[in-house]
Amino acid sequence: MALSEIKKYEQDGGEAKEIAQYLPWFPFKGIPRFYDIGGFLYEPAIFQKVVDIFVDRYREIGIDSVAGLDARGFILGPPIALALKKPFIMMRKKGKMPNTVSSDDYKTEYGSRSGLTVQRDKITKGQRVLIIDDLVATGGTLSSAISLVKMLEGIVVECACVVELKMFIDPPADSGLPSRSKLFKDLGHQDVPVWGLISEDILTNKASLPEGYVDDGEEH
Ligand SMILES: O=P(O)(O)OC[C@H]1O[C@H](OP(=O)(O)OP(=O)(O)O)[C@H](O)[C@@H]1O
Ligand SMILES: Nc1ncnc2[nH]cnc12
Repeated sequence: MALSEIKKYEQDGGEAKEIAQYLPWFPFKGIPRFYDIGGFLYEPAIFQKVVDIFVDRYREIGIDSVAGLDARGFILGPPIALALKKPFIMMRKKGKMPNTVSSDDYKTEYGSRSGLTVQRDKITKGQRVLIIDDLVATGGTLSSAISLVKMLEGIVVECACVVELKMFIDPPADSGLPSRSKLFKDLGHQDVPVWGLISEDILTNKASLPEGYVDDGEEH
């Protein structure tokens, strides 16, 4: 089955709305809305539902491996890879693994990172790789992951995320927001599909924070 034929699990559909209730946001790392997957990871039935949706989506389309992005893609990727009975590949931040290729430096919604890496023997020419992460915002992180697959002559079947922040896809020029579409185009990734189950439109669960809460998020 081709990706274009997959009709189930539309973005912000019924399942997405249920899961969104367990994905709180709060000010963190200097941004007003940090979306915390720790909410649904704590609920086994909801965590299972998330995994099942991704497994269902990719069971029929022929993938060779699942690549998860450091760090939150390391939580979601392995159960999906195991259910699909496919190898799991770590894409780690720099300096953590031997025998790697590295992407260029990249930016996220709230920070700068000095490259993602993958072990060079984990992807071979023509292999079809599914990239998994928790959330796509500016697309900086996904772009680096796509570059790694391309460096090793693999093919990215899709980048799949639980949350897709649509505000970054193609923001108005006067918004000051980085554009994911422009970044992908500049890097030659415009044909790589990105899919997110939940957008910010239905992420309405503002966390109730304790009195005196301070943003103690750190750059890493
Ligand atoms: O689309 P972008 O603007 O690149 O942002 C999305 C990325 O930012 C977060 O990762 P982070 O680098 O903060 O790593 P962490 O999972 O270790 O917190 C998130 O888990 C995504 O990987
Ligand atoms: N708004 C956000 N919430 C959680 N993780 C993120 N990574 C980049 N932007 C994010």
